[in-house]
Amino acid sequence: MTNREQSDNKFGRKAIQVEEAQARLMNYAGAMEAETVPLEQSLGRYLAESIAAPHPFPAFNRSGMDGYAVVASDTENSRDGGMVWLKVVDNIPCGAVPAGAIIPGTAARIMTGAQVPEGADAVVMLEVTETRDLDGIPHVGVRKPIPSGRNITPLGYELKQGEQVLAAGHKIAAGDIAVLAAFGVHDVPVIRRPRVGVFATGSELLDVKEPLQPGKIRNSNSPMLEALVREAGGEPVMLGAIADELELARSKVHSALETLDLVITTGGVSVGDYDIMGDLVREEAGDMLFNKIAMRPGSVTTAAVRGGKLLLALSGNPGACFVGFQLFARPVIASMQGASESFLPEWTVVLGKDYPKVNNYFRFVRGRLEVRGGSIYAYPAAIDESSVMVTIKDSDCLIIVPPEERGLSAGAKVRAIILP
Ligand SMILES: Nc1nc2c(c(=O)[nH]1)N[C@H]1C(S)=C(S)[C@@H](COP(=O)(O)OP(=O)(O)OC[C@H]3O[C@@H](n4cnc5c(N)ncnc54)[C@H](O)[C@@H]3O)O[C@H]1N2
Ligand code: MOO
Ligand SMILES: [Mg+2]
Repeated sequence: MTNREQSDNKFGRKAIQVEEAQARLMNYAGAMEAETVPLEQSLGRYLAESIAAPHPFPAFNRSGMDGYAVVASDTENSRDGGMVWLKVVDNIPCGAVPAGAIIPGTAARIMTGAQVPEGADAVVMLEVTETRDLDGIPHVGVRKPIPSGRNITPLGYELKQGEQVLAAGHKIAAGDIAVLAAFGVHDVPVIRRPRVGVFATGSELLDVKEPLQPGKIRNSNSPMLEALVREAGGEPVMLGAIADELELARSKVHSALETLDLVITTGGVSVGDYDIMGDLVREEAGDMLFNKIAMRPGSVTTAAVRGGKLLLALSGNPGACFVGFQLFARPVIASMQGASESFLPEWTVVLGKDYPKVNNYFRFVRGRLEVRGGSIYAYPAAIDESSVMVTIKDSDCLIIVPPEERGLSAGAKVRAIILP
C-alpha cells in the first residue's frame, strides 16, 4: 500500500477512477418528466420525443427564381439562337395558388418561393427573357433551351412526409427551431429542467456585496456554480452559504433534497477539522457513492444518494470546484434533461508547451485552445493549482494529463475536454 493509500484508508477514503465515479452518478440521473414549452423558449432544451415531418417539405414544387414557369421541351426550339415565344397565362406571387396548369406554348410569370403550376417543369430566370405583346396578349421570349427541373425545388426535396428530422434527447439549437416552426410545432415537448440546489459551506465566506474582512474571502464558488448550472440547462436554486457547522449542513442538505431534484455543495469535503460535508456524508455511509476520486484537482469530490436524489459535494478550492462540476455535475444535469449525449466532447490536441508536473492521478489542467497551421494546440494555464481561481476564466478546455513517470513535453498528443 502506498503512503497515499494508507492515509486515505485512515480517513475512510478509497479512491475510485473518474469513469467509475461518473457511472455511479449516472445511475441516479434519469430523465425528469416531459413538459411543453412555447417554441420561442425552447432554445437549449432537450427534446422529449423525436419529431417526424408531418408533411413533405417543401409541401409544393417551389420556384427558386423570379422568372417564368415553362414546359422545358418548349424551349428546345431556341437551340440555334432563335427566340421561342410563349403566351403568359398567369402571374403567381408567393403564397398564391396557380390558376391552372401550364400547357405547351404557355408560361406563367412566377416569383421566388411561389408554387410552380402543374404542367410546368422548369423556371426560366427573368434576366434571360424578353417580353412583348402579340395581338394584345403578353408573351415571354426565351433564347436558350432550359433543362427539365431547372430552378424548381421539388415537393419533399428537403424532407419526405414521416421522415424523422429531430431525435429525442437532441438539444434544440436555432436551426432546430426553424424546423419546428416550419412544421407548426408551437408547443415543443421537452424534458423539464432539474431544479438544482446550490450552497456553499465555510465560516470564511462573505457575500459578494460585503466589504472584505481580515481572514475572510468572498464566496466566488456559489455565483460560479449558479452560472454553470444554468449553462448546463438546470434551474439553479441558490441556498446561500452556511458556517462550518455539521447540524446546520445536515438540515440544509436534507430539506434541499426533499424539495429539489439535485443538490450541489462546495467546500468542506477534505479532512480538516471543519470539513463538515465529508463528515456528514461519511456518517450516513449507506447513502455514500464515493468520497475520493483518483484525479487532480477535485480528488475529495464526494457524492451521496438520499431518497433517490443525488448530493454532489464539490471541493471548496475554486479550481477543483470548477473541474468537479464539469466532470460530474454537468453530465448529471444533462442526463436529467434526457440528453442523448451527456458528456462534454473530448478531442485529441497538441500540447502547446511543456507540462512538467507529475503525480499518480489523472490531472485535468485548465487550458486554452489555439488553432495554428491546421493543428489544434492546448496551452496549460500559467497557474493551475486547485486553490487558484483566476485562471478558470482563461480556460476553454481541460487538458487530460495521464499519471506518468515524467511530465509531458510540448508537441505531445493529449486528450482535452472541450468546455462549452
Ligand atoms: N490534510 C489534507 N489537507 C487537504 C487535503 C488532503 O488530502 N489532506 N486535500 C486538499 C485538497 S486536494 C483540496 S481540493 C482541499 C479541499 O478542501 P475542501 O473541499 O475541504 O474545501 P474547504 O476546506 O472548505 O476550502 C478549501 C479552500 O477553498 C476556499 N473556498 C471554500 N469555499 C469557497 C467558496 N464558496 N468560494 C471561494 N473559495 C472558497 C476556502 O477558503 C479554502 O481556501 O483540501 C486540501 N487540503
Ligand atoms: O484534489 Mo484537490 O481537490 O487537488 O484539488
Ligand atoms: Mg477543507
